[in-house]
Amino acid sequence: MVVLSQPAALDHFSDLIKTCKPTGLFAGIPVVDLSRPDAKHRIVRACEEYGMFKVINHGVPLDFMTTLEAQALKFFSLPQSEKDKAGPADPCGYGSKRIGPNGDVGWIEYILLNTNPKITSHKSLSILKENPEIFCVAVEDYITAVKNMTFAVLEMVADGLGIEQRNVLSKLLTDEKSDSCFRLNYYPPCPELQALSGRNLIGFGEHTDPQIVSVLKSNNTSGLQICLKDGTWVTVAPDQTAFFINVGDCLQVMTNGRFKSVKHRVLADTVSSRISMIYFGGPPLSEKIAPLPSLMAEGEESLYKEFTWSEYKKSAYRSRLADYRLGLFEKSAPVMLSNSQR
Ligand SMILES: C=C1C[C@]23C[C@@]1(O)CC[C@H]2[C@@]12CC[C@H](O)[C@@](C)(C(=O)O1)[C@H]2[C@@H]3C(=O)O
Ligand SMILES: O=C(O)CCC(=O)C(=O)O
Ligand SMILES: [Fe+2]
Repeated sequence: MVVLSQPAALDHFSDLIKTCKPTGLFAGIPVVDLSRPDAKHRIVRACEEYGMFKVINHGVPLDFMTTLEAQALKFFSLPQSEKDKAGPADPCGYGSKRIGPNGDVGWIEYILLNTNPKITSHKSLSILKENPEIFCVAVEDYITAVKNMTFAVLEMVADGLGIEQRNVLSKLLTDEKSDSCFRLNYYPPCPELQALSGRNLIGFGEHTDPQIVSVLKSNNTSGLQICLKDGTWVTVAPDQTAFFINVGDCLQVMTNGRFKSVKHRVLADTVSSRISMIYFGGPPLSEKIAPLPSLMAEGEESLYKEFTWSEYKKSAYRSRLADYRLGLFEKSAPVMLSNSQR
């Protein structure tokens, strides 16, 4: 019998060490060129098949992307005692290892921010000693551009679904009360992982995002994996100039299950750090989340009980990362299973 001893650095993190089937880089994620006339149809097909797609020709200035990444790296390179001044995440603020309020952990550091009405000087952004305002401006510029791109994508979704009111989805995010947030994730490299050949270190455990859509950009380090319809996990090839757009739980409900929110996770790397920035587009807290009437066939019934975003968000914050949160709101199965039990 081979006994694999665990490196001391990982002593407190044995929950994060998993054996995940090795996967090559997956070439199947649909790529949508937003400047092409068929973009709306490709987006709808991708949301049905994968719950995720990659967008190029998105119009977000590359300069906004690289500036924010550089600022974020500067923040995550600060001494721990400095970064801790911006924490703990409750849920917003700086967090390290702990994700959410219910005991989830990951090989990760992050900053979580509310994006509405405006990111003024959030404490995490004011930590950078020289020129904290540069960090704030970088976040503002980036989010403004990403939001505009997201609004356009959601209009294409509505159009592609044949809905007359093109802003039926985007208006939930353009609303000044939209409950959206923004996350900068940093996954430090973990050289000790090399000693654990064949095993992986979980950076961010498997989950679906609760909102309408999430818009992710990362550096060139891989690690993001998605779960396909047949249950296999595949690694998404990183592309630092593109965005990956995920279907969230609310969009699954609004399409009465036609789109599925994508299950995803992040594995840490032995040598390269991964940095990602994600805009989570959520509706106003009081918004009722239900299938869009124009998408329902005659006699079709909602698969879900009616709920507001506020109710769903509260319920999400009582759940663990891997829980199947929509289970509590399905008409047929009133239980909360973990995603892997589905
Ligand atoms: C464990 C948790 C972290 C999370 C809130 C939750 O209780 C369950 C959902 C998690 C998630 C996943 C997507 C986003 O990263 C996030 C900000 C969100 O809206 O839901 C996180 C939450 C978090 O980290 O606070
Ligand atoms: O960091 C990533 O690439 C994905 C993280 C994620 O899924 C999240 O923050 O919800
Ligand atoms: Fe996520």
